[in-house]
Amino acid sequence: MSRYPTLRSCGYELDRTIGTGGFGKVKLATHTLTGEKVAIKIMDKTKLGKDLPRVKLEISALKNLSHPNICKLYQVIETESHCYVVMEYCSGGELFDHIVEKSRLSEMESRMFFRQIISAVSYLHDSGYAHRDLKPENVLLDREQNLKIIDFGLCAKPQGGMDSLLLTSCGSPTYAAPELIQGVKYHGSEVDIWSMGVILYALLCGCLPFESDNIDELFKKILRGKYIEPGWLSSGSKRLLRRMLCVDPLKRIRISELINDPWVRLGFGCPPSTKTHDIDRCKDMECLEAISHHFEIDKEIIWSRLSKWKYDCETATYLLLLNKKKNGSPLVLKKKEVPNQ
Ligand SMILES: O=C(Nc1ccc2c(c1)CCNCC2)c1ccc(-c2cn[nH]c2)cc1OCc1ccccc1
Repeated sequence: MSRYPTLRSCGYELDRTIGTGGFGKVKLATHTLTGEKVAIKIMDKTKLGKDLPRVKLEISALKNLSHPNICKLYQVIETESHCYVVMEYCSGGELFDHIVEKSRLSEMESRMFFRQIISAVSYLHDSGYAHRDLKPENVLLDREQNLKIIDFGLCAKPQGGMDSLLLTSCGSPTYAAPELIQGVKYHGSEVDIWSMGVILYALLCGCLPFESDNIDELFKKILRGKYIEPGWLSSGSKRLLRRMLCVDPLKRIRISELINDPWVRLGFGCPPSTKTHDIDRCKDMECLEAISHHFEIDKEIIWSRLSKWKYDCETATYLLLLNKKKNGSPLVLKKKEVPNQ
C-alpha cells in the first residue's frame, strides 16, 4: 500500500526519492492522466516548525512566476499532516554536479548557462522578487540542459518594491554578499548579482572564489573580496567577475548593465531574453479540447475554472498537457483504470 495514499488518489504514481533536505524529501512521480513525469516535494507539516513560513513563501512566489528558467509549479496538495508540492521534472540534476563532472566549463558553455540565469533573475527582479539564496545547488537542468532555478524559500518581495531595503541575513554564507553577512540593510537585487558572480566563477573555474572551513575566515575573505584569478580566464571573464564580485554594492554591476555586457553577448550578438510572456497563462485551445473531450465538460467552463490558477489537479493537468504539446507528444489523456470488479 502506498505510503502517500493522497498522492495516488490525486492521480500520481510515486517512484523513488531523488532528493532530501531540511524541508523533507523530493520523489519522482508520474502524473497518471498525462503520463508526464514530475518531482514532488513532500513535507511533513508537523516537523517543519520554523520552516513552515518558508514553504508558504516559496509556494506563493512560484504561483506568481512563470519563466522557462524557473522550475514550474504544477499543483499544491495539502492535508492535515503533509504539504505536497508538484514541480517540474529536471532530470539533468544539479548544475553543481555538471560542473564537478567536467571539472570546469568552457567559456562558451559557461556563457550558455549564465545567460539563462540572467534571463531568470532579470524576470524575477522585474516581478518584484529577490531570490537571496542563488547557488549552483539551487540550479537544476532538464533533459535538454535548460537551466531551472529552484528553492524560493528565502525569496523576498520587499513591500516598498525592489528599491526598498531588506535586513534579514539569510542564504548560504559561501554565496552571500558582503553587505548581507555584515547584517546591514541591503537591496535584494544587489545580493543576487553577487551570488550570480559566485556561480559564474564556479562555472569558469570549477571551484569557489571564497572558501574556508572556518566561518570567520570565510566572512573575512568575502568582506575583503579578494579571490584567485586562474590563468585560463580570459580578460573579458576577469573583468565581468570583478564587476559582479564587487564588495561595494553601489559599485557592483546592475542587472540592466549585465544584460548588455559584451562578455554576455559574445557569440550570441544579442542580450539574454528578459521579458517572458506567460505562455503557461495563455488559453491553449488544443489542450482545452483534450480536457473537454476527456471529462465531457464544455471548454469555456473548464477555462473559467482554469483561469483562476488554483494550482489544483485541473491546473496540473492543463500545464502538463502544455508540456506534452511543447515536447511534440500527442495530447491524449489516459482513461482512469476501473479497478477490476
Ligand atoms: O526533477 C528533479 N530532480 C531530478 C529528476 C530526475 C533525475 C534527477 C533529478 C537526477 C538524478 N538521476 C535521476 C534523474 C527535481 C525537480 C525539482 C526539485 C525542486 C524544486 N523545488 N525544490 C526542489 C528537485 C528535484 O530533484 C531533487 C533535488 C535536486 C536538487 C536539490 C534538491 C533536490
